[in-house]
Amino acid sequence: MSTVMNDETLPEFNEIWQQTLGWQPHQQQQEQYQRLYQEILAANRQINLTRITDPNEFWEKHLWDSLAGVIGIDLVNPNNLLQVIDIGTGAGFPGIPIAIAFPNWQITLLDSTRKKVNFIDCLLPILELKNCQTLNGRSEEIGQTKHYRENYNIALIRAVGEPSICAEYALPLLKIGGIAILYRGHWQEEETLKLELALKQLGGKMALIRPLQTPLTQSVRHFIYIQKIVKTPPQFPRQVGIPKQHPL
Ligand SMILES: C[S@@+](CC[C@H](N)C(=O)[O-])C[C@H]1O[C@@H](n2cnc3c(N)ncnc32)[C@H](O)[C@@H]1O
Repeated sequence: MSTVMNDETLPEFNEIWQQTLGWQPHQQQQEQYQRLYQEILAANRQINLTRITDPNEFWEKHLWDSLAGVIGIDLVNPNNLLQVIDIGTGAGFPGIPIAIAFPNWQITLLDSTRKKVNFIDCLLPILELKNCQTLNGRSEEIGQTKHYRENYNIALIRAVGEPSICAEYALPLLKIGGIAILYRGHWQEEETLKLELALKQLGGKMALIRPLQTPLTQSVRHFIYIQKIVKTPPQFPRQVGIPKQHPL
């Protein structure tokens, strides 16, 4: 059966996947990405999930960008069985594209907004994604809950706040040796210095700063990898709202 191309059809861009990340989705994964796109477009008519709706933009900003944070770096071995948390996942980014790519990772999709979590709860069975679970709550509270604290190998965090706020949300949730991945746009040397001061208090160290250019629009991206080296002191994360009001 031939595929009808319309404005709800995602490009496959297999060559670009290969050239930039040395990876490409197989047929079933392509279908899951296509379905994800359609479900988000449909739900976006009812609730505000994303302003990115153009197929090429969706591919670059939601799919490629999500995967670019975890593919091709020695710090993350895709073959390992990993416990992953996506903090402030929104409509499921970067967690859902990563869960589709790596079915042996267990991914918790955390967001404080109930209606976004409800959307993802409906989406997961449609995508037949069995390696994801949702969690509705504030990372400040989740990070102080025994069941979740120090439970994860990887914490993903995109478009949630300043780097030191992201670090305060992410580090308490990681096991020692675990990696927090901050998805950022432009990145200045001063941000590294400021983040390093916060990391001293949180038990982490900068492991890698990886600059990348997006393949379609040549936009600047930086992926910041933080390794947890010692336990995070129990006072972190601070109470709800405090990390944002008074960043470390
Ligand atoms: C700008 S959206 C980014 C969504 C997604 N990560 C992305 O890149 O498309 C920020 C999301 O973080 C969530 N959020 C903000 N602060 C949070 C917190 N302290 N704990 C959990 N979720 C939070 C919001 O509800 C929102 O869905």
